[in-house]
Amino acid sequence: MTRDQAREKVIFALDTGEFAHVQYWAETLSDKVGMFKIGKQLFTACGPAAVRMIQKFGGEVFLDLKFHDIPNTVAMASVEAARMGVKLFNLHALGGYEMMAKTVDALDKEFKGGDRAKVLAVTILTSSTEETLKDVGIEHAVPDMVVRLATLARKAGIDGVVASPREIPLIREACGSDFLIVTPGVRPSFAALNDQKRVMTPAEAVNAGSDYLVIGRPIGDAPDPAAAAEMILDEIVAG
Ligand SMILES: O=c1ccn([C@@H]2O[C@H](COP(=O)(O)O)[C@@H](O)[C@H]2O)c(=O)[nH]1
Repeated sequence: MTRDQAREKVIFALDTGEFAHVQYWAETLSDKVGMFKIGKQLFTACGPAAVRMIQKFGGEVFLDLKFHDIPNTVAMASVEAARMGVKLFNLHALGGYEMMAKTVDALDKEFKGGDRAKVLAVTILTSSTEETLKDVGIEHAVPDMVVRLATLARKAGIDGVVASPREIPLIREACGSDFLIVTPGVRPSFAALNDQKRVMTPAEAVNAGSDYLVIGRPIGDAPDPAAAAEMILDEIVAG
């Protein structure tokens, strides 16, 4: 894999509450990552202005708000997300089939089959384990739940999933090669696990078939973030 191909796969999780940081990260990492992820912290603090700031620097955005509500609310919020011109956004597969299918239907009506944001379904969070699931009354193994939710999302017309890289082979087998798999829970050899539980290294995730790797703190908390991003690209290219 070339360095450019590796760069295209890396999504930086821009987890900050400060609008001033957005421009800093866009300038520092634009030539080192392929996309910027705006999640709950930054969107709650700064709203669509954060999306526009990344776009002003020519960056693509993954809007990670993980919608989970009644079908109509999620479908309407999804249309608003897609209108911002983001490349990816997501909802929770645990919201169910009707919520996902209604969202796809609303997007198709709004964009009339034209180019639009890809919608992803979050399966089981990469910070979760079997114990986390048991605590909320789910008695299934994590990989079984991930495949079950990915299959449901595919049936509803969703474009792909968010999952741990560990589950890629099972998702590919169930959902095929044209289904996007976006993987947080990626930890390069030099980084701490933090609250992530189901992890792989960047090279392992790419070799397993991840379309995009989401990486936040290993870059953002590093003493030299640009150098950390370069080390991650080295690891992928060598991998
Ligand atoms: O299952 C999931 C879904 C989303 N995330 C998000 O990805 C990043 C990961 O950041 P790190 O600092 O690399 O751990 C973060 O914004 C999460 O909200 C996830 O980790 N797992």
